[in-house]
This record gives sequence, structure tokens and C-alpha cells, in this order.
Amino acid sequence: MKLLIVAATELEISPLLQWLYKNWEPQRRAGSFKQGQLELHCLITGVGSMHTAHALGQELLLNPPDLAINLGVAGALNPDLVLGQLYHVRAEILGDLGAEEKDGRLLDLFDLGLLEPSNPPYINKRLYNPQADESEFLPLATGLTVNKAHGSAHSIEQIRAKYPEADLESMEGAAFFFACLQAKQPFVALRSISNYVEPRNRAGWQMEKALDSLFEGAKSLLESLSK
Ligand SMILES: O=C(O)c1cccc(C(=O)CC[C@H]2O[C@@H](n3cnc4c(=O)[nH]cnc43)[C@H](O)[C@@H]2O)c1
Repeated sequence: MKLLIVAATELEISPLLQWLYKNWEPQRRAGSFKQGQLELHCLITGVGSMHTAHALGQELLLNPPDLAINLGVAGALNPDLVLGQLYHVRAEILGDLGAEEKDGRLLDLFDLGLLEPSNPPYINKRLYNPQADESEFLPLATGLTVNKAHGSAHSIEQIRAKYPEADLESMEGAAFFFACLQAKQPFVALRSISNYVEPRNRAGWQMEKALDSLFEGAKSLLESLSK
């Protein structure tokens, strides 16, 4: 079975990379490993949707895996989410593509009539992972993907009001979903919570906790796939 791990930054998968170097066989291609029937490649895309869509699109064309796995940290929009906890992302929303209304609110592509709500792969304005709801692996969450992370009380209030079902915010989630759905590529997306989406406060981030739980979740997933 061929696996592709997709992360925006090396930092987010550095504990996993260290573990792979110790416990799997490194292959000639940098970032590739093998263990038993499992072959795995780690793709670092760079931060943001544009970098993710390009790097992942190319990889899916040239080396399509059996399963693509997106690993990363995220901010919690939903205050019930727990810092350091890992979530399985079931759906993604495009959180800042569109136009700004006079009062600062976002008009998204659907509001502007530039995209039909169920133009494939969208279903009712969202991108879904069709496999996620069958899984009991982790708590499920809905992602919102942005180019500019929210960092003021006013913009956070507006985005929560527009997309009340969005639980967590990242800068790549929808690009990963879109590239996989377009390529008919089976995928799973896991995000651990590094911070709450709040007026900008770097001191409140719990990056280590988030990286630990991301690593533990990735390891469990790899162990379950090796059985
Ligand atoms: O310094 C900041 O205020 C700041 C805010 C958001 C993100 C960053 C990053 O360094 C991005 C790294 C990476 O993490 C994901 N991420 C984590 N938390 C958030 C968030 O609250 N909103 C959006 N993205 C987030 C993101 O996917 C990036 O790849 C710094």
C-alpha cells in the first residue's frame, strides 16, 4: 500500500519524520520510507492553499498513492475544541475567497454567483471527505480554510456568524480536499489544535502539545494500516 503524507511545514511532521528514520527503511527518494507492505512518502508543500494545490496536484499525477494523509495544526474557531486534541476533518469551507461587502463581511463565491453550490466536487457549498463519517478513529470536525488567519475580534465575530459550523481554521485544508476530490484520490485529514482563533496572541499557542498529538495520531493510523 502506497501512502502520501502531506504537511505544510516540516515542523508539523518532525516527530513523525524522526520516528520514521528510526523505525522504517529510508528509501532513495528523500522523505520516502518503507516498512513491510507499506510505502510512504512525505510531501512538504509550504504554507497556504496555492502551495498545497500545486505540490499535491503534481504528486497525485506523478505518484498517485492509495491513501493521501494531510497532517497539520490548526486554530480552534469552536471554543469547545480542546487545545492539543487531534480531530478528523470531515468537511472544508473556503473561508476568504470572494469579495468584501461595504460593512467588511465576506461575500463568498456562492454569494457572488461565481460558483454553483453543488458544482462537483462541492456539495451544498462544502467539500466533504466521503469516508470520514464512517470512521470512529477520532472526533470529527469541519475546517475553514483561509489565506489570512483571523486575528481581530471583529473579523472573528463575522466569520463565526457566517460559518457557524466551522470548528477549526487552517491555511491548506480545502486545497487538500479539492485536489484529492478532483483526482478521485482517497484521503484523510487530521488536524491538532495549536491555538484558539482569538485576537492575535502567540503566547497562547500550545504548539508542542499539538505536535505530540499529531504524531501519536499519525502513528496509530500507520499502525492500523499495517495490519
Ligand atoms: O502568528 C500568527 O498569528 C499565526 C496565525 C496563524 C497561523 C500562523 C502560522 O504560523 C501558520 C502555521 C500553520 O498552522 C496552521 N494554523 C495554525 N493555527 C492557525 C490558525 O489559527 N489559523 C489558520 N491557520 C492556522 C496553518 O494551516 C499553517 O499551515 C501564525
